[in-house]
Amino acid sequence: MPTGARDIPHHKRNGSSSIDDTLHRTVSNSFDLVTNLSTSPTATFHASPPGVSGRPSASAKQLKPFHTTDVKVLLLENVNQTGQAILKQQGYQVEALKSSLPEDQLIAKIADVHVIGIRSKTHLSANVLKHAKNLIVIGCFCIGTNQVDLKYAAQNGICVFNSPFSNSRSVAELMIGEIIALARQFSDRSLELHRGVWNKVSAGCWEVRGKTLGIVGYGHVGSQLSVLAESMGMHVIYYDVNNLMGLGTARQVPTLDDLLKGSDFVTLHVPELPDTRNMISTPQLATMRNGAYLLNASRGSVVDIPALITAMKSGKIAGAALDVFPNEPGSNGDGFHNQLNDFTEELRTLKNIILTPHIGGSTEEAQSAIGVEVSTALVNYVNFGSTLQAVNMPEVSLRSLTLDEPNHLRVIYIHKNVPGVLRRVNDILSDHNVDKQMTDSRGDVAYLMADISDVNVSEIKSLYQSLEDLGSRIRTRVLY
Ligand SMILES: NC(=O)C1=CN([C@@H]2O[C@H](COP(=O)(O)OP(=O)(O)OC[C@H]3O[C@@H](n4cnc5c(N)ncnc54)[C@H](O)[C@@H]3O)[C@@H](O)[C@H]2O)C=CC1
Ligand SMILES: O=C(O)C(=O)COP(=O)(O)O
Repeated sequence: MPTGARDIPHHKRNGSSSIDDTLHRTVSNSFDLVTNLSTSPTATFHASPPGVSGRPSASAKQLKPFHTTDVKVLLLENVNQTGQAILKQQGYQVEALKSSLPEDQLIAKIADVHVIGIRSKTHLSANVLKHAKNLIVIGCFCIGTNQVDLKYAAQNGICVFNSPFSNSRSVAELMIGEIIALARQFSDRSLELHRGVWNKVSAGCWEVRGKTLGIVGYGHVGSQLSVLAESMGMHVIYYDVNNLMGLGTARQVPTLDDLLKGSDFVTLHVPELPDTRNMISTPQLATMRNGAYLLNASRGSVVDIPALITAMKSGKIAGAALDVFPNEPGSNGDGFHNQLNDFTEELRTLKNIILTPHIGGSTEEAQSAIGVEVSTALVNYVNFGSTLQAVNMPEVSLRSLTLDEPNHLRVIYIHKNVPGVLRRVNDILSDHNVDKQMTDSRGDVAYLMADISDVNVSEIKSLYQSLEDLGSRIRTRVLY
């Protein structure tokens, strides 16, 4: 039995799914390595439970016990049960809410959590994050990370994870449905019949076969959509800031204008960036073909909605599908109707416009996969310091500690990327056996992970303090 295994609850030793197995194997191999989440210079340390690691137990004054059961997690926006279960299995204290929170409530709630999980509606600005004194990691249970101030987070030692593609297929399938629905004025006919009006028409209704789909942003969603559209006999062109290989016979065009001029349907799949704000406005709508269709499932800021309303009223644009909006409501209910934006009323009265409440990624398959992916990344970060797949930190990981490394300690040192830090850190570590070490930088932040052995429990506090005292320090964590 590995050291510490007697502390592992029975269900952790007998996980049934393969993902659980992997996670639990890792945890059980190093279960005596619990997390020190302390972030302040007066940090306290966790001593392994007496008799588990074989180390002497520490005095309560010197070392404050800190277990995975001390880890506080706040999940907002109805994170899927799969994700919640993984975090709860670790023993973390999980509070899960169905909606996002207004800023004042978010600030109050975020103050003492170590982990926060959000989706696209929760804005983790610098102003919010500066109140998050214990926060070490953010999980975006979605693709987009525009709602988080990634730079501020990195500079304050807060790692951010997302799920880069688990809902891409769901978005692409929704787009296919909407392309056909727009071409056939499907939503208008359905609404009419709901009101008892039989209105059988063919004027202005088209097959999609042989029509050209223009995809703006040929990433995970755009490229999936490309394959699906071609299989229905559509021609596909795409525009992307990067030079990307087209799938099937899809062809990249050099400019956005080329795409707009050449497409019957234009779909938007770019991230929210300064460059993509109002990417489709009056001049771009004017460049589109007469009677073309516009679909936006990226972010609300990408389309200038008043300009779209004007273009639709004039007949220039024959139909539109909007899944995303500026200032989306934070919870289900009549928030869209009550939105302060004047345009919602006008949008609701237009013909052949499909309005959906940001459901592109909202399928059982996508949410379940995202739950597993992001929660697993969070556990690997909290318990083992691994930043693999992080969106704002360098990717650093080491294999799990083994019994060959007696009295071991995993040191995580997040620091400013300035010259001379490694030498100073290694001076501090050099009293011990450094079994393995990895370091990498991303912009002005660097991440060092070192496994050291032959560490006496009485030395841990001073080792920690020495690292904290370096001027380059952003955050020190000691896992053991
Ligand atoms: N409606 C929904 O429920 C969902 C919305 N989304 C949104 O869709 C966006 C795209 O998702 P993915 O395809 O997974 O992202 P991705 O990162 O895989 O692809 C985005 C593509 O856009 C390109 N791009 C960036 N700036 C551009 C510009 N100015 N002009 C042209 N191309 C540009 C990139 O080079 C990249 O190829 C996400 O950032 C997110 O905001 C994603 C999933 C679900
Ligand atoms: O994955 C994304 O970026 C999305 O836009 C989906 O967001 P949601 O998880 O539905 O809030």
